[in-house]
Amino acid sequence: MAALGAAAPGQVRFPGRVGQVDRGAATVLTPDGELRAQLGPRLFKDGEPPLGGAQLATGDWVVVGGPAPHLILDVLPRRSAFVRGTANRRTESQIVATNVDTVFVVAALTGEQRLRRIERYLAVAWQSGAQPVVVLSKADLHPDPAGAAEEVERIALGSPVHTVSSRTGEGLDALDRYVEPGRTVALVGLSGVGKSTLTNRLRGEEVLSTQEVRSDFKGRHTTTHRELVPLPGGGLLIDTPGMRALAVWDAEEGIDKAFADVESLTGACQFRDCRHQDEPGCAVRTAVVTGSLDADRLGNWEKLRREQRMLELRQDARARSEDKQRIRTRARALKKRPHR
Ligand SMILES: Nc1nc2c(ncn2[C@@H]2O[C@H](COP(=O)(O)OP(=O)(O)OP(=O)(O)O)[C@@H](O)[C@H]2O)c(=O)[nH]1
Ligand SMILES: [Zn+2]
Repeated sequence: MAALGAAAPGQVRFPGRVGQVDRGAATVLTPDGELRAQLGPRLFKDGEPPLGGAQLATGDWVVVGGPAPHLILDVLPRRSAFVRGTANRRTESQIVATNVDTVFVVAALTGEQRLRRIERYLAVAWQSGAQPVVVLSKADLHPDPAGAAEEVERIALGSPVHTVSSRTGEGLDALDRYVEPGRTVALVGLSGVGKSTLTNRLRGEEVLSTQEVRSDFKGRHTTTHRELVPLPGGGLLIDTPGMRALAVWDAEEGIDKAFADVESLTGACQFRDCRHQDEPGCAVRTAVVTGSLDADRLGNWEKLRREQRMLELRQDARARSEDKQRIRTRARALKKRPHR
């Protein structure tokens, strides 16, 4: 931080972690508690480091200048970032959480299509740069959690897999190591898998029934919501609406990592441009036939890659139409020029 230059007399600089981000300001968690800070001039510069034109996000480490009114002077490089498409055009992205160490990929043991959903979320998790940990929830409702976990381990390719029950408390101790001081966790998973209930457990709150503490029509907690939640073990939990609604979006490398087994098979195909359909000498198809690769897993890999290609095409189309728009605007401006 010395590189930031000497502070003006009477000014102090200290580190903080961004919680909620609003337009032009943010809540920052500092060693002395939470405060509000305005975005400093440096953060408004488009397309330049440290933000590369992107907005400040929950989880960012920042340098705050004070005393009040506090200013966010700088943002430290991000170790990991979760990105999602914005609702409108599906070609724009938004950073929803940064500097997450561990991401709990939560899936209910009662859920259908469990393996395929976990594969999807593992791709998102790997893409972010955070370490994924699979948390199989609602173990109390499953006759054989250990057996189910083994099945998941085969597709998790080395990522830890835990079975827990927020109702009975079973298995929760094993999650402690991920929320030690200085570590940040976040949860992803479909609605209803038990993320809120697990979050309450991690916060050390007794969970009676999630329904009982909910009262608004959406079923959300009505207690004041925090994006950055300090946990009793010393770690931090990032809990934002953006994280909750996370879906696969621009995750090419994440898909490669989540399907490293399939990816390595493709290297053994006879043809370099093998589409793994009916080409001779296809190592991927052979693996399915011999039973070393599950056909559903392969199907999911193909599906995710198709989605990725569609997204890239849409992004290209958007870039082209923006170019066209620029040319048109310029042409119009030229036409309007008075003749001499
Ligand atoms: N039996 C059992 N039920 C659970 C467990 N964890 C959560 N539930 C129930 O599952 C339902 C959904 O749990 P939530 O914690 O609200 O799920 P969520 O993932 O936060 O859902 P969204 O907020 O919609 O994303 C609630 O009725 C919980 O009481 C568990 O370990 N065992
Ligand atoms: Zn092939």
